[in-house]
Amino acid sequence: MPRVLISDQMSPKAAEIFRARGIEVDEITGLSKDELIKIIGQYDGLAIRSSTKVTKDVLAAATNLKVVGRAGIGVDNVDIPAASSRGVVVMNTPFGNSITTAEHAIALMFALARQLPEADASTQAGKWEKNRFMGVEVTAKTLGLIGAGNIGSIVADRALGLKMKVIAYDPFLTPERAEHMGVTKVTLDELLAQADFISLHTPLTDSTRNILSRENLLKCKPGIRIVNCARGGLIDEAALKELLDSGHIAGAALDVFAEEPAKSSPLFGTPNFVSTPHLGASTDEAQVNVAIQVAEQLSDFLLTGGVTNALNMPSLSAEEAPRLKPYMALAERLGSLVGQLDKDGIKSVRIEVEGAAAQLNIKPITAAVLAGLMRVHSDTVNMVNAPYLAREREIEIAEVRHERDTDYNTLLRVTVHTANGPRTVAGTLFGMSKPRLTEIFGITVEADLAGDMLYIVNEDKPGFIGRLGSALGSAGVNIGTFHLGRRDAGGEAVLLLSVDNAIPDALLTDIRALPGVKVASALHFV
Ligand SMILES: NC(=O)C1=CN([C@@H]2O[C@H](COP(=O)(O)OP(=O)(O)OC[C@H]3O[C@@H](n4cnc5c(N)ncnc54)[C@H](O)[C@@H]3O)[C@@H](O)[C@H]2O)C=CC1
Ligand SMILES: O=C(O)C(=O)COP(=O)(O)O
Repeated sequence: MPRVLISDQMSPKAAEIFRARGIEVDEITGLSKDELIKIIGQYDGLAIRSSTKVTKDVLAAATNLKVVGRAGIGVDNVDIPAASSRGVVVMNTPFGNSITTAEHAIALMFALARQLPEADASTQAGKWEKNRFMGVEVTAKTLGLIGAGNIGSIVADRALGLKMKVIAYDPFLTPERAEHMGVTKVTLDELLAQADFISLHTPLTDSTRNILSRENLLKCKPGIRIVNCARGGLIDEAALKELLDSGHIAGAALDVFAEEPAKSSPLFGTPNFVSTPHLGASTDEAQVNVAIQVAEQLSDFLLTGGVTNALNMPSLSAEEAPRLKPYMALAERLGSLVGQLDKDGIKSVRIEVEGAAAQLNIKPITAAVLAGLMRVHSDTVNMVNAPYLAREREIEIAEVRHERDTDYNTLLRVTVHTANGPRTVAGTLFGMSKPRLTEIFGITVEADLAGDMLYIVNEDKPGFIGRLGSALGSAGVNIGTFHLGRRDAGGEAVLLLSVDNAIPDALLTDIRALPGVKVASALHFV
């Protein structure tokens, strides 16, 4: 039974779902890094929010971990490259808390416009300072969105409802989408010069870190009000403090900080500064949404291999997964067959699908071919990290769907270009479920690829099979199945034998010395 650790505060719905689906679950929150490292090795899955830092060290200790699920959107607390290279899938729940976070941004915008927290504190202190708290209207003001993805577009919708003008800086926003959203796409400099309010809605990446730098803050209109419900690190907090003090910035509201938890900050106590403790996603509705989604996604992955919302692997629905499973087994075996026979300088891999296979999601098939192909280099290669390794090694990948009739109901062909030239193998599924080789390096041969096998290329001459049988027999190796193919009579023949035990090196040397043998290799399939 798979085991999952929930290491951040999460709606009880998550644990309920894991248990209902037969997954053992522990909920242990507030772990230090060392405490997490000590126990993470016991778990197949890890469900987190933003507090748990899934670092390289944590992943190195996570020897059984297959999947990390983020109940929320931002995954800057997960070292995704390290997870990918360790073959760990990372998923998030990209929509479950977007409305809630957008609403928080709007709430903070109003808090700034009408100085609500300070007015509240003053009133409750019995001061009744009616003349101190003069606000501004948002109607007809310009809201500048930095980042106009899911949350940014909901904020835009709400702001348009409030009769604001909305401009957006987002290099990936198309003019059509901007028009559809009712916003004006602008450059960052235009946004800084025009906005009365700025709200940030980008992930924290190298391109967005410090996007509101001191220099950019100075480019803003005097009297600007800034809301950050995205990530600390997008704003230079020291410059923000200085410019709030100088009055250049009229107000700032931060839900997120460069260092969290932010238990102290030079900003605390600054007039017109409002803060909340990373509450953007904290509503009953959003937390139930993300808890249910993350638990379902992790359960699907651990129980069926279904992949949803993964950041480092192609998607594969829980319905698709069982249909694709035999194809992935076939793909992996075909990849492994080529990898075991020729792993010298792989330059490119071409994956072709025909018949029923042409109707399927090809990405997981490709990942499985690459995993099989490259596992010969390292046991730790799997479907998650294989495409990354291939990219690192600059292996070119081509995927081709053929809409044509074939001799088989379904066919998968893999051509690997190595330093020795192209190597093509093909296979089908018997009964749409059992992987079966149909072609190896241009020769038709039907065989199961399973367990220990012996691959031989020899001159097609009488007497060879007898000599081979004797060599195997006298070494005590029993033949399970025997498959034969040849290019043409008297030419080159291929033999694929399944054997009951692994072929010892000494026997392989003897077989290679038999007259007519060109190639003899021991193979193993899991
Ligand atoms: N405060 C909180 O509790 C929450 C914070 N968040 C944060 O909000 C962020 C945004 O979430 P979504 O809108 O769902 O993500 P999204 O991926 O839908 O949108 C992000 C947008 O940022 C844009 N972008 C990327 N690089 C950019 C750059 N250099 N300059 C300008 N725009 C850039 C992208 O093109 C995209 O449209 C998340 O990454 C997360 O960090 C999300 C949920 C809750
Ligand atoms: O979903 C996100 O990106 C968030 O920042 C929400 O964070 P949280 O789950 O509330 O710790």
